[in-house]
Amino acid sequence: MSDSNSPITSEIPAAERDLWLRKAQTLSDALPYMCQFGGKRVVVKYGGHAMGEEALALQFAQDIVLLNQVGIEPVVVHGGGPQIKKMLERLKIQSEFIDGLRVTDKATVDIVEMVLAGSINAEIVTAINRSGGFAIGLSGKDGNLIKCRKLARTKKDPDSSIETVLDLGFVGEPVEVNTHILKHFEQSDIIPVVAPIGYGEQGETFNINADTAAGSIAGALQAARLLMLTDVPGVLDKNKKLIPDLTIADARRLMEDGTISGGMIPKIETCIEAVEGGVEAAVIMDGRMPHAVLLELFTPRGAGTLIRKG
Ligand SMILES: Nc1ncnc2c1ncn2[C@@H]1O[C@H](COP(=O)(O)OP(=O)(O)O)[C@@H](O)[C@H]1O
Ligand SMILES: CC(=O)N[C@@H](CCC(=O)OP(=O)(O)O)C(=O)O
Repeated sequence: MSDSNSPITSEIPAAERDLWLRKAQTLSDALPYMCQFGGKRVVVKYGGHAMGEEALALQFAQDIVLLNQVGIEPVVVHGGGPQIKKMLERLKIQSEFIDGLRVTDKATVDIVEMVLAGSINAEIVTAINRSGGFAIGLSGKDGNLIKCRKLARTKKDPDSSIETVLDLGFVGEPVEVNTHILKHFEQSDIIPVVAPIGYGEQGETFNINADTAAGSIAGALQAARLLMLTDVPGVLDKNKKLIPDLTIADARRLMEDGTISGGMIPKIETCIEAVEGGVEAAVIMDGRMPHAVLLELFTPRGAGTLIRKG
């Protein structure tokens, strides 16, 4: 393959030629993975913390376009927690969290929808389109994509065992994902970018945790992968070392012994639910790493923690 005496390569300085050949080899090495995922659906959850500087956001967008170009069906579901926080602070609206979920009153849900379905969604769509793709922005209201009911949470008092119902306001729990609109874009160059906003029976607007929304969409699409882009390398063990693979049973054990805590718990629960619901595997990975999505899908080592059934 690397005939250094060929008329094309003999003219080129050796270092440059080796670099070209390495690039060509990298592309060639990706071929089996492109064949593996070609025609399959990959849902990418792009978290608010993973949306770093502009250069990184453009790189993410290019990676998504590349997936589409090689025949994979990517669906981007984005978050925006830090961006909502900033806007609420600017408007002097207080916000509190229960179990990692934002308590969402009417004024807050209007802001959440504006930030998620408005500015962030448009930014991601623009980045993908600047990278040569054809992205289309949707919220869970479009095409009846995500029907919700009000999320019911209870809290048990450890002393009295009395359960109290917590009111999180307009926080939605997906009850039905209608994939009609997403399937409509398959086998085309159109890339759906979904904001985690849902609709209710009475026409209400619901704020959905973005991990939950991505998991529900991945399950409904029976995706080959659910990629959760966050701001840690993946699931870390007690010594802060990355765990590359987990079965559902392993993940449950790590939650029980406290290795997995805080914001990682709902993430893992979403992955478990998605995998139990028919998604081949879910991956928790660092979205701030350049080309994280390509590394995960097109290299033998992958990029983060891969969770599969057993
Ligand atoms: N075992 C673990 N491995 C990695 N992260 C963990 C673990 N246990 C708890 N965490 C916490 O989970 C956080 C990721 O969840 P979260 O902040 O909700 O992410 P996002 O905002 O991207 O949805 C990490 O920043 C880390 O503090
Ligand atoms: C109910 C609920 O908490 N909704 C989230 C939606 C955004 C989100 O989940 O964004 P990240 O993925 O960036 O955290 C919120 O209001 O912050």
